[in-house]
Amino acid sequence: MSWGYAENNGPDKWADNYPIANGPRQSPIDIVSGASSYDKGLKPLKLKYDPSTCLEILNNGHSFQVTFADDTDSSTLKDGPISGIYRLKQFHFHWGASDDKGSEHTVNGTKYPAELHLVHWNTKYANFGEAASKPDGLAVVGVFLQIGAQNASLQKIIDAFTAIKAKGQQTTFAGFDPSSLLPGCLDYWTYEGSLTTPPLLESVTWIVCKQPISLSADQMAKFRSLLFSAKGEAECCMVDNYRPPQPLKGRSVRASFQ
Ligand SMILES: CCCCCCc1ccc(S(N)(=O)=O)cc1
Ligand SMILES: [Zn+2]
Repeated sequence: MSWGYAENNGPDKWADNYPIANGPRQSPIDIVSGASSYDKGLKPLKLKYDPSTCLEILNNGHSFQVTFADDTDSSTLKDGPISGIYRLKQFHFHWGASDDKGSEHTVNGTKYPAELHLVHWNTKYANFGEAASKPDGLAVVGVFLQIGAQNASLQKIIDAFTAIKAKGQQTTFAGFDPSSLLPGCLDYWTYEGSLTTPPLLESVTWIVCKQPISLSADQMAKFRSLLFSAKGEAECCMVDNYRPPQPLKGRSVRASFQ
């Protein structure tokens, strides 16, 4: 049986097949703002995304993701806490069955209804898979979602949901600009962590934005209409696809802001 988020294959069971689940730099974490230290050496994030690199949107049975062409330096992340050039590979989300939960990172114990992850890999390595096995291989920008105003940019993604309702479905998705999903203020916390799903590799420099973006309650409800299950299987709503916070194990969390 493969991993998931149910009672029998969820986060509490992942260590059975992925012992790194109990490793020293696991993600997500609870960000205790008062315990984070301002680092004036941290640079502003430099995100440059080219909408023409946007390829497709797919339901992979754990979340939905939008994938990008990463054969050139057209869509990249630079500066911030990282050195070198990291290329955007994909973005995806995690969310809850109700608005009181769903994010992976929490802030002073507060859960947001959803969290966006923009996944980038270090171009000092040959490709994403190679980079995913290196301690400085990946950089993921996390953005919290809160219920509020309707989000026109997210609506373009939501409009594609009927085509990817079930696990394994995908469709072309062109010309989307991920910059349109970023908050106005790019203040962030950063720490060394891991992938938040199996294989839970400890290769991620996490960059979590302080300011959330908004979407309407109706838009959030549409996320919950996606399915973990494949066409023809008993329908299982794609909700609560988040891992809870993991032990900090002595790690420090730095802030780019005072
Ligand atoms: C060698 C294959 C590794 C595939 C890893 C795919 C993956 C990407 C990002 C995240 S997340 N939630 O930490 O952003 C989890 C998993
Ligand atoms: Zn994620």
